[in-house]
Formats: sequence, C-alpha cells, structure tokens
Amino acid sequence: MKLETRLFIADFTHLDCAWFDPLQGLIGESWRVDAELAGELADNGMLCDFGVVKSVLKQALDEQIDHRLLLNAAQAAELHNQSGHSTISLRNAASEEWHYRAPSSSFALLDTPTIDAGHLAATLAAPLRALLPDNITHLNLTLSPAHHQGPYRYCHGLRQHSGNCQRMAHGHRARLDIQVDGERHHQLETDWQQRFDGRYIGSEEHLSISGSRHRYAYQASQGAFELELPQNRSCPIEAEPTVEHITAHMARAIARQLPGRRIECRAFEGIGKGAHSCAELKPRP
Ligand SMILES: Nc1nc2c(c(=O)[nH]1)N=C([C@H](O)[C@H](O)COP(=O)(O)OP(=O)(O)OP(=O)(O)O)CN2
Repeated sequence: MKLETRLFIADFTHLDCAWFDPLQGLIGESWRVDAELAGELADNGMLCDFGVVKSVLKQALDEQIDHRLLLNAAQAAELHNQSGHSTISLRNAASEEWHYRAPSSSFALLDTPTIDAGHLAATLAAPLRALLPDNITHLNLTLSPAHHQGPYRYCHGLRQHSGNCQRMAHGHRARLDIQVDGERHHQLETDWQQRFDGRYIGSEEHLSISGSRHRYAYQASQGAFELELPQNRSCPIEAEPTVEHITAHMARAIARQLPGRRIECRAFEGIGKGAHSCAELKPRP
C-alpha cells in the first residue's frame, strides 16, 4: 500500500507588508499564512512537532518579510545602499513618483517577477523548508489576503513604536464598519475606504509640503525614515497614525459633518485586530 501523511497548520502567522503596484503605487497588504508539510514520520510518530514548525516558520517570516517593503527583482535592482540605509525611487503607470529612504532592514529583495501571494509563497518555500528537520521533504505555503481581498490597503509608520511598525513602508489591508445612530452607513464606509485606499496615512507632525508633493520624515530607534510621494496619495492626520488615532480621526470628522448623531467607527488593522471610536457633536442650543 502507498501511504502518505501530511501535516497542515492553518493561519500560523500574519504578514503586514507593503509593495509597489506598478498601476496603483505604494500599497499595504495583510496576508494570513498556512503551511502544509510532507516527509517521513520521525520515531515519535510525528512529521514535526506543531510547536517547532510554527515557531521556526513564524520567526523566519517575521525577520525576512513582515513589516518590510517587498521589492521584485527589477525594483530591487534600483535600490541604492549607503551606510546602512537604502533609497529607492518608484514610478507607477501614471508617472507618479515615490521616493523612500529607510534603514536597509526595511526592505525585502525577492527574486520574483512580480509581488503577489503566489510568487511570494513559491519563492519562500524552499529556504523555509531548509530550516526544518531533514525528514521534512516538502513545504507548501499559502498566503491569503485579509478580508477576502476587500476593501482598502494603506501604509503607515509609527515613529514611537519600538519594533518594526516604525517602518514607514509597511501597511495593512483593512476594512471598517461605520454606524450612525446604531445603523450601518454603507455610503460613509465606501467614502472612507476610498479615502484611505492606496494612501500613506501619516502624522501632520512629520509632514512638509512642497507644491504637489508630500514629504514625511522622522528619526526612530532603527534609523532615519523619509517618504516623499504625490499629495493625492497621502492622507495626513493630526496624530501618530495608530489604528486608534485613525478611527478617532474618522469618528471626529463624521461627527462634525452630522451634528447631533452618534457616530461609531470600527476599523481593522490587518487581521483580527483594530480599534473602535465613538463621537457625537452636541448641537448648539
Ligand atoms: N494599540 C496598537 N498597537 C499597535 C498598533 C496600533 O495601531 N495600535 N500598530 C502596530 C503596527 O502597525 C503593526 O503593523 C501591527 O503589528 P502586528 O502584526 O500586530 O505585530 P506582530 O508582528 O507582533 O503580530 P503578528 O501576530 O506576528 O502578526 C503595532 N501595535
């Protein structure tokens, strides 16, 4: 009898990254990751302990991919490195231009023609399998976008974050729920999703404006970050662009637009986490 036994681990980690879409420009993305392994069972009756697989694969993906700007082979060739920092200029099909300068650890250089879930999974499988015990002969990875490819993708950098969220070119695929007096308001949801989609959401504190260009710059614990982009791809808010401040920004703006109504905004930041803000502007007596 021919018998093969495979091991699967669904949703063992999430990736929150950014990549440059030649049509749209700089966008954030969130993927959930599943793994399937094949090989010879070890003497303990396991292909490999779930705990070992999860921690080895998650650590490698966290170090090599998560919170980085993913560059395909052609884009990677445009990267200039100097003294621990790297700079890239990228142009979309409409000739709009982005310049990004950041510590070199903020980039992932991938030997793929395009950046998408399929190419990324295929290119990562062999080096990640090599980190697992020798009896594992096959590793398949599946990356699935958050929210069923739904509604908006943005980038942001959190200067005050001590970890990798301080990197400007990282982002998320997100969705939001907006309620007015307890009722879902689909038009407002569509308006705000369109306002954020394909944007860098940044703090006004780090912004300088020159004509139709926006430039965000800050010094964080990993080094200096700088992103210059077309004004129509930038969405400045009044504070550090945490998901708490993003939902508060929306709730306040809608409450001003609809005085006397109770506004509730709930936004995801990637997969399974987010924030919720409520606001109401009392009408003047
Ligand atoms: N309270 C908040 N905490 C964090 C925020 C935030 O807005 N409010 N934001 C971030 C980062 O933007 C980050 O991109 C999210 O990181 P996350 O994926 O949660 O980080 P981990 O890598 O630790 O989680 P995984 O489960 O490994 O994906 C951070 N915190």
